[in-house]
Amino acid sequence: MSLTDDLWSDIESIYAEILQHPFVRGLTDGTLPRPAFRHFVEQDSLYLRDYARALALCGARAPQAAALQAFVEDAVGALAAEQEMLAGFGAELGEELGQLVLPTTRAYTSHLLAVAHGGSYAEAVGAVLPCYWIYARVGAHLLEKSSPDRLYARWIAAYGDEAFQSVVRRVLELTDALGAEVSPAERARMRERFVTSSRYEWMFWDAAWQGERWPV
Ligand SMILES: Cc1ncc(CO)c(N)n1
Ligand SMILES: Cc1ncsc1CCO
Repeated sequence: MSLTDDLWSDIESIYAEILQHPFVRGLTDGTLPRPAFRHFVEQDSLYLRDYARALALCGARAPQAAALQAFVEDAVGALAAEQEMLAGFGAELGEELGQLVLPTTRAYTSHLLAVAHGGSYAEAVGAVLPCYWIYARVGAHLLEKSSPDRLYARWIAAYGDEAFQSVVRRVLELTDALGAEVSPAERARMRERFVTSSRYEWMFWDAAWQGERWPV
C-alpha cells in the first residue's frame, strides 16, 4: 500500500467522528451557534500562525527543492488564510477577536512545532499532513451540501475549492515519494505523528463547540 493509503486507513474512524461532530454538521445545516463559530475563527487564526511556522520548518528541512518550494508556498498560504479569516469573518462576528491561545490550540501547535523542530523531516511531514488532508476532505464533503448560512457557506467554499484541493494533492504526492524512501521504523513514526495530529483536528472542532476555556 502507498504511504498515504496506510495513513488514511489509520484515521478512518477519526475522520468518521469528525463528519459526525455537531460543529461540522452544524456548518451545513446552518444550526451552528455563532459563538461557537466565533470561537473557532479566533482560535484558528492563532493556530494558522504557528502552523505556518511548522510548514516553513518542513520547507527548510526538505532535502529536495520541489518540497522546499511547496512547503514555503504553503506557509505563505497559511498566513494568507489567517489574514482572510480575520478580514472575511472578523468584522461580521462583531467585537474584536481575542488573542488568548486556548488549551487545545496550544496543545496542537505545541505538538506540530515540537515535531517540526525535534523530529525527523519525515515525521514533520506526517504531523502537518492532517491539517491539509482532513480540511480538504471535510471541505469537499461539505461543499456538496453547502449551507443556508452565508458565513458558513463561505468557509466551506474556501476549503472545498479546487485551489485548496490541488495544494493538498501536491503534498500527498510528495508524501508518497517520501514513503518509498523511509525505513519501516521511520514509517511507523510518521504514522504515529499523523494520528496524533488527526486527533487534535477532532479536538479543535470540539473545543469550539464546547466553548473551551482555561480552568484557572
Ligand atoms: C485546525 C486547523 N487545521 C487545518 C486547517 C487547514 O488550513 C485549519 N485552518 N485549521
Ligand atoms: C491554509 C492551509 N492549510 C493547509 S496548507 C494551507 C495553505 C494553502 O496554501
